[in-house]
Amino acid sequence: MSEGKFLKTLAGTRFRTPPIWLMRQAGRYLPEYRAVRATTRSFLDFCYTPDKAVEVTLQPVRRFGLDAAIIFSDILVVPDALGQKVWFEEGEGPKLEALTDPADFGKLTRARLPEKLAPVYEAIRRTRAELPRETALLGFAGAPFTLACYMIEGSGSRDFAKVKGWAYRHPDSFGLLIDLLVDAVVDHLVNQIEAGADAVQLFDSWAGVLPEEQLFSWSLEPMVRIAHAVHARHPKTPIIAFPRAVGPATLMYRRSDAFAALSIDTGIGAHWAARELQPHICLQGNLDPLMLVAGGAALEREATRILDKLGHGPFVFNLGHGVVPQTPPEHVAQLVEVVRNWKPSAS
Ligand SMILES: Cc1c2[nH]c(c1CCC(=O)O)Cc1[nH]c(c(CCC(=O)O)c1C)Cc1[nH]c(c(CCC(=O)O)c1C)Cc1[nH]c(c(C)c1CCC(=O)O)C2
Repeated sequence: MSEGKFLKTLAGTRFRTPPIWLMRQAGRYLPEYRAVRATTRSFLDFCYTPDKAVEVTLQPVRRFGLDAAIIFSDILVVPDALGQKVWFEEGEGPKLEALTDPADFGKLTRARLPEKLAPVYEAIRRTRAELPRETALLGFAGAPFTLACYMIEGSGSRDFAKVKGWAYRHPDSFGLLIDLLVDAVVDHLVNQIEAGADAVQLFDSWAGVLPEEQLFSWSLEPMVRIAHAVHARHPKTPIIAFPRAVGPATLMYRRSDAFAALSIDTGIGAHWAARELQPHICLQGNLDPLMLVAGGAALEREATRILDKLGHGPFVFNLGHGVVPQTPPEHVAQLVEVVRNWKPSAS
């Protein structure tokens, strides 16, 4: 069990400077990641090889001394474990054998999830044993709506026409898929916590494509149900929600009965967030990943601006979305230094 700055911040303790970790901190921008990645062709096989998953999870912590590690895996291991065909094409991102008919749901089952995802839990067990005590280990899952997007579109999408067509025309049948995903995500998060994850994050990367009413039904409500079910088993484990690109509707997610923190994307103004969200809930975010690519004075100025607005309240420094492959690793080291050397003003 980690007792460091990250977990204490989520529990309400304030430090002179906030803890920092970065979404997608393990990845192609690191030469040591590319070296391990090159030893396995299939990305899912790579995720399911504990030795390799442990190694790449630890790499950014070793290099930058971050306050948290996130287990190396992917949100699409859940559809894979439910029995849907998932593969990754070089340079094209994820592909799935798309669900085209409600009858397709019948083929999906949670029965084999624990054995199928056992390598992920094994990697968590081993990573926790190797990490310094003060470094937290995060587990994660995709939120049901984002998983449903990939499962129905069969890949990433520009317009989400298939998933929206289904959800708007046949909300009852879409609800059954969401219910199945709520249960599968609860299983996966509980298993990760029992393997040693200190906290978990729910990624709703595509929440921002939904109108308000559907955002409530298909994003917020399933995430709250997941949080309550996980807390019924593990009441003390913090859950971070990341409803990406939902703008002012982020107000709906400041639910401290469910989430320990809200991860905010770059589109959320830090000033607004400090006033409207932070008095209710710990925030995490929200540096533009492209600022990390730019580096130098621009990076220092923008990171300091975010710290000046949000660093006085409960806050975890992070990006607004994941680290991109073209990021120079030295800029991550620079960012960690800027955050650790930040001087809070008296206000
Ligand atoms: C939507 C989503 C996915 N995966 C994830 C999300 C939610 C966050 C977000 O919005 O980005 C989450 C994810 N994916 C990965 C992690 C590992 C942990 C970490 O953050 O360091 C995490 C937390 C590894 C990965 N997952 C993937 C890679 C790159 C593949 C490789 O290294 O060969 C990594 C490091 C593949 C992946 N996986 C996914 C996509 C769209 C892609 C292709 C895009 C790309 O290539 O960058 C689905």
